[in-house]
Amino acid sequence: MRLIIRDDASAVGEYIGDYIAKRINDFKPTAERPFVLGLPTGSSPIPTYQHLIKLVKAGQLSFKHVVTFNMDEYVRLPEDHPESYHTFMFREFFSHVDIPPAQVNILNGNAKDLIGECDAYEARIKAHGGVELFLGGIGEDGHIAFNEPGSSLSSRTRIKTLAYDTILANARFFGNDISKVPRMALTIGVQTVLDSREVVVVVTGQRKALALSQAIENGVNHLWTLSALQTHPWALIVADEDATAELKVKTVKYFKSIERVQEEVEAMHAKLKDDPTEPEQIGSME
Ligand SMILES: N[C@@H]1[C@@H](O)[C@H](O)[C@@H](COP(=O)(O)O)O[C@@H]1O
Repeated sequence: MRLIIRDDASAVGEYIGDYIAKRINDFKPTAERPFVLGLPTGSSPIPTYQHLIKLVKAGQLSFKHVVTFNMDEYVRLPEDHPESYHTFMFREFFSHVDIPPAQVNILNGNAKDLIGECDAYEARIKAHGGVELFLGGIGEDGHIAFNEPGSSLSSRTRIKTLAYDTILANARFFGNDISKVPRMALTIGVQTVLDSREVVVVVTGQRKALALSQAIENGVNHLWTLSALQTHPWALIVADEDATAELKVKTVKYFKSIERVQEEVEAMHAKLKDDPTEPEQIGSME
């Protein structure tokens, strides 16, 4: 796992936006071979969405051949409710980029058969050859998607009862009225996230500091479901300085040093590539 630390939430958004854009552009997606991207809701990914929109408007990125799968959706909240994740995604992102709406996949929390809806969602991901990159956010209790503490680390898309802490945390989106926050959600499972070829998680703000330290400084634990990322071969967490408040100084220094060394290696690699007298090329470090 890699941890990248940036000064603030907007620098985190810029970093992740550029990172995703590079991955999509390098993939050279086509109609036959689209890039499959997993996406989250929440306030944390908004700077990333804003940066991606900027890149699309500048003609540096296109979502024409991108298929998306969202992480979760509330159960029995009307799709056109201002706080449904459908509304959120179109308001904050999809309406501003060139993605054909038919390529957007979001769980239907109003389906008659909710279990069938979850199973069909897993099948649809599979039919697309799996997710290339899943972008995630986390809750204050370390949940990824809506995989609340105690979720099985091998869980798949399913109905989930929300933890009281999450209901409290999300009340700010429902006029601070706890009674208006849905009690249940459909969510992809921890294993669904782990099955993606790459996972990138945005963690910003001091409210997430304890979750970040639990997820990366302690062992894999179902009480902090983000910690399952430790078992993923290609995981990246991008955090702002505030979110590192509970990390050991040693941990922060370690990850910052890794980034510095990686930059040195990449600079060396670029220099060798440009040097026609250099017979041996070192392999890519990505
Ligand atoms: N289900 C979502 C999560 O997927 C999201 O990561 C979390 C964080 O929200 P925020 O970024 O607003 O803190 O909110 C909800 O619980």
